[in-house]
Amino acid sequence: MQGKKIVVMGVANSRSIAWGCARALEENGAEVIYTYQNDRMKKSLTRTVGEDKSMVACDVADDDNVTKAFEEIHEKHGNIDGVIHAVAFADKETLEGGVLNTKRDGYRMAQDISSYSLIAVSRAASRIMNEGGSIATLTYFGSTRAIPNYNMMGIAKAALESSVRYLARDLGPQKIRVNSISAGAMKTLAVTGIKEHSKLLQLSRDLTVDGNEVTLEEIGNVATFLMSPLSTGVTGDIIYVDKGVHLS
Ligand SMILES: NC(=O)c1ccc[n+]([C@@H]2O[C@H](COP(=O)([O-])OP(=O)(O)OC[C@H]3O[C@@H](n4cnc5c(N)ncnc54)[C@H](O)[C@@H]3O)[C@@H](O)[C@H]2O)c1
Repeated sequence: MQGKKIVVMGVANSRSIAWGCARALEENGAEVIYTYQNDRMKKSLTRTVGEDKSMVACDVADDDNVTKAFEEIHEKHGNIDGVIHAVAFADKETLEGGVLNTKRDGYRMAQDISSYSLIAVSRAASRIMNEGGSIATLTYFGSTRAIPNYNMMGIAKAALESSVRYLARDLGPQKIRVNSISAGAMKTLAVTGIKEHSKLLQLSRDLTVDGNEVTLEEIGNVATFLMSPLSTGVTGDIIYVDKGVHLS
């Protein structure tokens, strides 16, 4: 990954999946450019990655913000080679209320931040991306199954996975690939918003092939593979990195 510049979006703290991706990328020689949602997140990002890293503000809920962020990245670093999109959000009421009670605003916000943002980010990133570039997002098994309490996020992930396939078609002629990693459940800040999340984590652990949940390193290694030229034949795909939970 020497000489490759990869934008990593979504490091909130040392438990973040994005942090697992960033570490693996850096260990393999890539230069990582971090984005953060707001000033509060910048503080925890700095605590996690250190002050010497390149960081750019990017709130994916706002199109201008996304455009500006990638323009700033281009000014500071020139063209990039990849993006890891590890961003999602649904408000507590929407997540906890069950799908039947989902309100229009809650639906809109979850889809906007967790799914539409990949489209906005792909558009802005592809303008400054070298040929052979790669975009990867994070999804979860609740997109194709009705996992207890995953609720609205499952619907947003289904839209996200479909977006991956269509974006892969749109960006194919530019030789940019778009994929997703379907990660096993792990305790992160985002997961604590899910009702009875410890049950979800336990259920997931019980369904792995060896009783151990997937690690940040394992997800980071697959993200690095997807950013690397080793995966040039893979696009529009969902790669499960969940220790076999999806086999059940
Ligand atoms: N933790 C799991 O079990 C699991 C499993 C599969 C997939 N995922 C997915 O992995 C991705 C990363 O989540 P995580 O579990 O590492 O949690 P996390 O809380 O560490 O990361 C979520 C990130 O989303 C960012 N974010 C939210 N709204 C944003 C906005 N408007 N603009 C910019 N950034 C925003 C947050 O700042 C945070 O950094 C998410 O897409 C999540 O759905 C998580």
